[in-house]
Amino acid sequence: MKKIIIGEHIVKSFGEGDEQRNVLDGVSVEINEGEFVSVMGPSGSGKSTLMFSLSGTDSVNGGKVIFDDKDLSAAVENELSDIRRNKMGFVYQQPIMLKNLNILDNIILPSVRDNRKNVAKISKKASALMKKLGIAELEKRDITQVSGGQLQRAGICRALMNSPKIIFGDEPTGALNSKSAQEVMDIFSEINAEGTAVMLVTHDAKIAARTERVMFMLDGKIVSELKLPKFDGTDIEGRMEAVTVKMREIGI
Ligand SMILES: Nc1ncnc2c1ncn2[C@@H]1O[C@H](COP(=O)(O)OP(=O)(O)OP(=O)(O)O)[C@@H](O)[C@H]1O
Repeated sequence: MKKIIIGEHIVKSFGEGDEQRNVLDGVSVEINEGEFVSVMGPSGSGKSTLMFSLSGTDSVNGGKVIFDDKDLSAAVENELSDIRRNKMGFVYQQPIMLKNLNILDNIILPSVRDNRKNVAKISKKASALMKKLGIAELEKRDITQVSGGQLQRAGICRALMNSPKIIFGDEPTGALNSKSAQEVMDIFSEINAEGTAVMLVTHDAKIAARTERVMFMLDGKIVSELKLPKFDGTDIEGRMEAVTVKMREIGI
């Protein structure tokens, strides 16, 4: 299986001099193409920093990150932003969208900015994605006229516009009620089934239980992993139990 990401002995520190602290303390991690993984761990253990380092959003202080055969640690900012734009998708707890644009225009904005000539084609793709994610009727709505779950679906549409190889989700269901959260997870499962790798950071065992590999972080290190079969819609209780047993074992 080809690796989409190889992180080797990643060190990331913040602060200067005596204040300097390793937030990632020699983390090695590999993610396969098309894999669905999650990262759990206490607040401050370094989960988001790991995601930012693996996506080249943050530079690292030691070790290296290979993304799709390219050494990100040796790439210049232009190359990094090209890779992030064309091969990665990002979903956050709440999508950052502009109030003066409707949902469709928010979704197409990053793509149109890169390619002003192809607005019609880009809009068509966005409409198709909105339909697929069940929000086709919301194209012309303001961002204040939709629910949190619908807004998050729009955020996922935006992240999918360039057909990325991987979607990074930092607490993508953190602001949603449990029904909307599970619906958003259904979307991630569908995207993943079509071959896109997905990496989620989450505090929620029920979310992690839907992925096929859960990495557990503690104090800047991955201290354990749990492998699960690909989720087929069944036995969520058993999978959650496996995640919580592991959390208890590690003491998180
Ligand atoms: N830009 C920064 N400057 C200084 N310290 C930072 C910076 N970003 C993160 N940190 C620190 O690094 C540590 C890890 O942060 P990170 O956000 O990766 O943790 P996390 O596990 O994702 O936490 P949470 O679950 O609360 O989101 C924290 O102590 C945080 O304060």
